[in-house]
Amino acid sequence: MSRTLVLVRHGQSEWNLKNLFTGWRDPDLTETGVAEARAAGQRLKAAGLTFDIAFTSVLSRAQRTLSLLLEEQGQTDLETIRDAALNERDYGDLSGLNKDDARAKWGEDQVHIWRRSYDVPPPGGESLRDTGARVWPYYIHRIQPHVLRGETVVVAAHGNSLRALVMALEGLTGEEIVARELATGVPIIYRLNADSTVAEKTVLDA
Ligand SMILES: O=C(O)[C@H](O)COP(=O)(O)O
Repeated sequence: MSRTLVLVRHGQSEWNLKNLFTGWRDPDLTETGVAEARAAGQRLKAAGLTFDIAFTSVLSRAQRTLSLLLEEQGQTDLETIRDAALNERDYGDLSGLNKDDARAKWGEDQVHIWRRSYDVPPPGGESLRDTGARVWPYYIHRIQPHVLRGETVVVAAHGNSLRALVMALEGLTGEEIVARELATGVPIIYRLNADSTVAEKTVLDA
């Protein structure tokens, strides 16, 4: 039985390139991001994966990554569910600010805490814990049932919404998640046991 879950962070966005906090803002992919999404689809195809259902956020960069990836897979008609529960962490007042400008204003350490800590929210935004509080229930109720019935499921989402999911799937602590970075356009494949724990993890990098 397959019980396979594939997580993919969207390809590079215009605001990733400009080094701006993005959160719930909605920039498109860059050319590099498009190429990353296509490469992810090619790698998944080469790994022999065919999907039964796809999930993504309501933000363009994740949706476009998914559709480019599915084009490479030859699965453009795949059933796709879009939900704001999978959106990027809301970066609040930092949204649209340059990350280096923010470091100059508030200091390297404070900005790192806002970006990577588990429970310190950026001003007016969501902590990773807040993000997990919407991502994890959505995973448990909407995504996991498909995986446990033996399907192969792809989730195209965002750096921090996926970090929240990875934290729960891998049982990481609030300290351990600080160092976890997810690369753009690199699929992570989890095979689950019948009891929903992770049996095997593969990172499909180049
Ligand atoms: O929202 C953003 O700015 C990015 O998608 C993720 O940014 P981060 O790596 O600064 O958390």
